[in-house]
Amino acid sequence: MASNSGLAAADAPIAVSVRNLTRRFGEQTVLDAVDLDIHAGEFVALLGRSGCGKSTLLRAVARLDAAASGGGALSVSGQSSVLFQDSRILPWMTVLDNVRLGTPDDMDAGRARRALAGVGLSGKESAWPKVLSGGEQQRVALARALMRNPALILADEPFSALDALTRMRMQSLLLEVHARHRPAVLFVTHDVDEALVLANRIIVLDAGRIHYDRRNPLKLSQGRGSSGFEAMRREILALLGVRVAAAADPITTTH
Ligand SMILES: Nc1ncnc2c1ncn2[C@@H]1O[C@H](COP(=O)(O)OP(=O)(O)OP(=O)(O)O)[C@@H](O)[C@H]1O
Repeated sequence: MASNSGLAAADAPIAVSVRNLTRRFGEQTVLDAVDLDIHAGEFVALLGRSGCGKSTLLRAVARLDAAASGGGALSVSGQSSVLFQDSRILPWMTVLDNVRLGTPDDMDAGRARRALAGVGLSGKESAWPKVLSGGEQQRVALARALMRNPALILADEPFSALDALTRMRMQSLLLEVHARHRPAVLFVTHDVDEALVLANRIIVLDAGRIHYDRRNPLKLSQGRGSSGFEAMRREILALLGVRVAAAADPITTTH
């Protein structure tokens, strides 16, 4: 898997600043005065139990949810691009036109070709989305996201519908893209291993608040299966209500 070049320096400029963000749906408070800064180049994984508000936070940062403010403040410096679980590419446009979508002029065909080459899809420019595999469709979505030169990539479980092998390839590709372009990333996932492999920093959301916020030095020095990796994995799984007693023991949940 590609390595990622270092942790974002604490003094790197702030790409996203969230202050006192609150979101209620009726009586339910999903986000409760959340504060979060993400620095340029930082790769943040956002974990939490189902329904804890991960997507709500991501949608608020993407400004897809105008009602999410609650008197708080949100600033994002530069462009942001969003990746969803489904690629959201348009079936009636070729791969190249999907990547160019929303970009202004013909010059962008060259850039779109280069973006496609950058995600390993050279030769697929004229293909229709329906002939692409799920992983290839997500590559198109990633190429399209990169066309905006985003300072921030917001990703909501973008690989969760893919088979295990394709998923590992896409994780590797995303790390390469991150090392090349250095956007800030906020990446929602249910998968603790995925978070540990990808992210410089891991956040766990619980009861509307950030419950855990730690740097992840592991991916720089130790891989999957190392003792450091396993220890941090268990610590986060316990926060999510999953207790792993010993390597060979079955997983039990506490709720
Ligand atoms: N538009 C909406 N209207 C009413 N309730 C909503 C709306 N969007 C989200 N919610 C509620 O807010 C809570 C948080 O939802 P959200 O999708 O952010 O959770 P999540 O942590 O991303 O969950 P999952 O991991 O299952 O995808 C849930 O209880 C959900 O039902």
